[in-house]
Amino acid sequence: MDRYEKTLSDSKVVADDASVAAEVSKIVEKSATYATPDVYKFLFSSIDLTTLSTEDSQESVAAFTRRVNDFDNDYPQYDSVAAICVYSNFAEVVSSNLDVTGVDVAVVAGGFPSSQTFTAVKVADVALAVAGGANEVDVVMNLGYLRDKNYEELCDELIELKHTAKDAKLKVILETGALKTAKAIKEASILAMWSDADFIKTSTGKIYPGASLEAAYVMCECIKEYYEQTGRKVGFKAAGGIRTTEEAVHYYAIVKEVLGDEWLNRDLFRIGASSLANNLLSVMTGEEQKYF
Ligand SMILES: O=C[C@H](O)COP(=O)(O)O
Repeated sequence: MDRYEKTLSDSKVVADDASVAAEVSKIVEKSATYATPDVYKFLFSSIDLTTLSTEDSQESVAAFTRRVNDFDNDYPQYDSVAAICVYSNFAEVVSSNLDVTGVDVAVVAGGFPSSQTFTAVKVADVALAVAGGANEVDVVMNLGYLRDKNYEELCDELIELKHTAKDAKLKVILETGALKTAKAIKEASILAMWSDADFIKTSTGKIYPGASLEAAYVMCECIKEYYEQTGRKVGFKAAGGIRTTEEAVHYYAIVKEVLGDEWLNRDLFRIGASSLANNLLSVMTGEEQKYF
């Protein structure tokens, strides 16, 4: 048994699908109590405002970034989004147009969204994005290695990407919709964290299904166990298909119930979304918004 197999077999996180579904139902039942104005504002400030379109361009990404600058002037009463998230080749466009402090420059990199390319290409992509101003880098775990139980190579690659990202946060995407079972999601979560991930993230938004509450529950349980073992707090990012305020509150409830208030800040909790911000802003302002 190698060291990663031992780490996986030592975990006490419950990962049978029926138990996970039952725990999630209990949390969802009480989640309406969290649907308050303060929670909506917090959720808005936890968004990685995302554009990942084949048609993104220098001009469109610059305009997307300027909208975040405008928001700061138009809505000084609200905290802005946590980050702008774009393809790696646009890191410099965002960083050179962003005037707001406290909003991070996030990119998806490293063979996104499949992770099917050479490690050297992934490393170069991450390095170029960081040189362009990215301070957060979202990469997809190599699920081929996971499938073959090739844990050493899987982890070595992620460790190299974190080393390349330097001080930039590394968010490791598990693509939980492809993993399907709680057991596989648990394994991917643990391996990502032992590979120095700063965050573990559910999905790319490029396959169906995207994020699920069940995946979020398992991931948060793994984060909790890892914290108890190491004292290091790893963040949680829900992403992929999250559009409604109700869905966002459900993810908030999972994090609150499993990890507690210590995780409810933008350093440890994010929602990556291309279509959630306007819905939250509509609830916050009491009128329909198409701001972003
Ligand atoms: O990382 C963020 C996701 O790609 C966003 O997915 P979405 O477009 O389904 O909201």
